[in-house]
Amino acid sequence: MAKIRVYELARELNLKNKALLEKLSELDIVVSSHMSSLEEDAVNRVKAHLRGKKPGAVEHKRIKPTVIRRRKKRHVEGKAPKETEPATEVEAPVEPTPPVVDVPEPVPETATEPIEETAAAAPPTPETDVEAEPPRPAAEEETTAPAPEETEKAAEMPEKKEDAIQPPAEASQPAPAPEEPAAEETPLPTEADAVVEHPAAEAETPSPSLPEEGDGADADADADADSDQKSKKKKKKKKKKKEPTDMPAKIISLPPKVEEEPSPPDRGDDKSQRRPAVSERTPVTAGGVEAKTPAETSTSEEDADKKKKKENRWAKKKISFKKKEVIEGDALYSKARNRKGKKGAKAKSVQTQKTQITTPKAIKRRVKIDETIVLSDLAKRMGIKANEMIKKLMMLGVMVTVNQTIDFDTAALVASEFDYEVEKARFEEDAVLNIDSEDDAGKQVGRSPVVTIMGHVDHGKTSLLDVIRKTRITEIEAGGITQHIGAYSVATNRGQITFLDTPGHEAFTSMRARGATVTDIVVLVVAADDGVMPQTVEAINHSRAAGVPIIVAINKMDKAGADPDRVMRELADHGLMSEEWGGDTIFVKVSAKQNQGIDELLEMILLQAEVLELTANPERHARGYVVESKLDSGRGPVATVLIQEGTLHAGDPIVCGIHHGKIRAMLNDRGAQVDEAGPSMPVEILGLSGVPNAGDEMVALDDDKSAKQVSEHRLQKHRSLELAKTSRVSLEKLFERMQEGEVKDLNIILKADVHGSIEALSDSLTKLSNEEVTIRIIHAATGTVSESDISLAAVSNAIIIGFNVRPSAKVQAMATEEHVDMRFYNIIYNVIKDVKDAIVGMMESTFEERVLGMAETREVFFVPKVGAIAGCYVTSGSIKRGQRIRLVRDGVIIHEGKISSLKRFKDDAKEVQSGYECGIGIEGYNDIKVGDIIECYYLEEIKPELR
Ligand SMILES: Nc1nc2c(ncn2[C@@H]2O[C@H](COP(=O)(O)OP(=O)(O)OP(=O)(O)O)[C@@H](O)[C@H]2O)c(=O)[nH]1
Repeated sequence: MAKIRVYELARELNLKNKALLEKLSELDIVVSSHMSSLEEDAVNRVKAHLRGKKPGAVEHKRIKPTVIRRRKKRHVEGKAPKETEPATEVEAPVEPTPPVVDVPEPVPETATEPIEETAAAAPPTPETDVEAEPPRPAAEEETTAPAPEETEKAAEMPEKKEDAIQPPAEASQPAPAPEEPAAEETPLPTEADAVVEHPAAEAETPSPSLPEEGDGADADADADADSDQKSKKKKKKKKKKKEPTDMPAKIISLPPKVEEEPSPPDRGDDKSQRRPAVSERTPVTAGGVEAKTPAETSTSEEDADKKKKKENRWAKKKISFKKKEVIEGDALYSKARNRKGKKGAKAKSVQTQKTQITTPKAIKRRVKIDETIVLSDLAKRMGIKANEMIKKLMMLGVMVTVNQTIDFDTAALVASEFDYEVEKARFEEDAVLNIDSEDDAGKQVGRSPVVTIMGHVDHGKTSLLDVIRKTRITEIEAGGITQHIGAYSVATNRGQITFLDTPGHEAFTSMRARGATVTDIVVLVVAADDGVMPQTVEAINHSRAAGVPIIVAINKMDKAGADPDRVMRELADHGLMSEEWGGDTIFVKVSAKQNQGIDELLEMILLQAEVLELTANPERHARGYVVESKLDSGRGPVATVLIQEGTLHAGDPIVCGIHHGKIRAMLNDRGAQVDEAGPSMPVEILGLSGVPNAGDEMVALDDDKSAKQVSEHRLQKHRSLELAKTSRVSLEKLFERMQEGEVKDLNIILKADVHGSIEALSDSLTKLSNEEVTIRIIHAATGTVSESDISLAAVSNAIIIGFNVRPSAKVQAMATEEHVDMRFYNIIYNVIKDVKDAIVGMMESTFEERVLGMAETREVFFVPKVGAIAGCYVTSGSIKRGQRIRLVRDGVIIHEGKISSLKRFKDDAKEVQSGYECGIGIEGYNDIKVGDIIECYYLEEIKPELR
């Protein structure tokens, strides 16, 4: 055994250092201080001494640095001298004589306090029976020892328990059987706990052992040997006393006291008034306080009061918690709705923020649209995000932006993807226009025929009409070609005939076709000296397609080479058999120049009209077609209208295409103002809101409002269609274009004096499109070139073609500034010629290879910093510096490149002819070998030609 210091021994023996030092001095063991070391024999002597004097000393065992387990070793004989062991009440009855008896405490082994209590209560008699029993080994104690925490608690508990529960009477009670104390003590801990929780009860309860337990234990050997340990205990005690309210849970667990007690009369405060309510809620735990002493009861009353208050607080808290729970979630909204004033409004606003996506009813999933609709508009009407719709359309292969227009079919397709139906919303235009509602029965009267003159170029159409009208229109036409449709009324002896003068040029095919639709009879002019020509055949076809009867006028009969039979023969080949030859087609031989056969022609026309029984109701609202329109600088939009039905009056509200207006003035074909125009009468009308297109229908209405309504609807539709035209680019088309490569477009803006010219020019120009160049008329309108046209041309890289119009100085300056190509013409042929040239210029040239000559490598030189030089002999043609070469080895092309250097001896040469030697350097290539053939060639540019 090693040396041990005094203080360590003191601790081991549970003695104070001072006491041990005194003992040591008694035993004549010299030590200087508590830090001095003791030899083993000295220690044994001390222990023997102490054992002899105090054999029942407490056994100390340090379990943890802060916990020491103390077990009393009781001795059977002799009684514990109280005066020697006042430190702990538990030790009071312990006999100072060995051996130690542990047997009477079988049950409380789990905790130290029952052992001690039992020991305290145990009478000396039974102890004698177990005297022979050996002391419990330390190991056993350790094994049966509670957990460190419990031990720690146990170390503290005895003092409190005994403070609280050991009244003086209890000590005098007869000792129970060894088992009984355990049984009796079982309920005690709870009660003790309960009392311990209340410092008041603790204070009031008389505790005989308190004085012994106090600081007066300094002299006792079994008192706290370690002062630190004691101070810690004290601190803990104080702490416990200070914070009784920190354990509300335990207080709540003891409601019986509260419930059992009636509210004391001396406590009439508000809080005590609430007691019954609270106590009612906790009746279960009654009965636990009967055994309590009056002191305990009084303390428990106070405690109960406090508990009540706490319970009230808890109750309030619970209520508040409940309230919080109630106003959560959906209940919040339902509750908020019931509230009035601000809160309700606030809650309502909160509710509105919570958007819920709902599926509309089937009836509401039906959208009415026109022919076309802007995507954003459709999305809005369906309540779907435009982006979603665009995505869906992309998946369907339609590329469209939010502001673009989609047609009805596309709209129906995309709407079906979102479970919507699309219906065509028909604006009841017909109902507004009243076209079919008017009763024509009995009001039909005969009307004059509308005749269109058709024929090949220069066969004399205008001349013939001129003769008929007795005017000379040909003289004022630029270039001698009729540029637009004219409508003229001719009065004959047998009635009026209306003539539409349609030019015979190919460019006016579409206009002729339009003319035929409003035509009753076609007069086909064929020059007697020229016979049937391509446009003649085309005119026949158009007439037939329209179901219009044809009267053939064989013109230029005065000419020497006139051969009417040939014309008749050729026409018979095209299905027009003359009456002379047994057919049903009327042939009239005329001479416009000499005014021959004109009357007969007019007679035949009227005869044909009679056969057709042309009638119309002049009493209804006027309806007709625009045959010509223009923007007159002085009069505004002017339209030549051929009335087909009804009578048009000055001042009538009308709709004409997308425009509307009120007839401000009406002029007949000779420029005279008229107040009304009946069926088959051509008139120029003024007062429209814009220039209508040739072929547009004109309808007179009852009021301006209806006219405006129809016009606006048509305008909207027109815009949508225009947008749809540009926006309908599908993925497939895009892919096609990508595969095709770059598509060149020649954008043209057409401005002309009259609409007819625009149509003719558009038709001719677009026909010039070929595989490489596409002609696009991006804008065409009547009137002069405006500033907006320049802007449009600038942004779309277009050229402007003006026909029979001139720009203002301002527009000219703007065009120069914007570098816009602006050209003006008055002859269609020139326009077409220029555009053809432009197309040719835009078409890519092709290149053809032309071989210049060949040279054979006979030697290879390597020049520093230059590379390989082929010493060659030019075998054919010539070799030119800077030209392209092809290096051929054994018939295989090894390299293609350019000549970097060409020398004759040491001089640079531009060209080396055949039969001469030269040195050839190839750009970026050195792997030249003897025997290689150098083929020199160039690429010749082949300019494109428009076929
Ligand atoms: N000898 C002779 N010449 C005629 C006759 N009719 C027309 N011409 C001439 O033929 C030429 C063409 O006449 P137009 O009336 O301009 O022919 P068009 O069919 O109107 O021609 P486009 O307007 O270009 O379609 C003119 O030089 C006329 O003088 C005729 O009966 N006899």
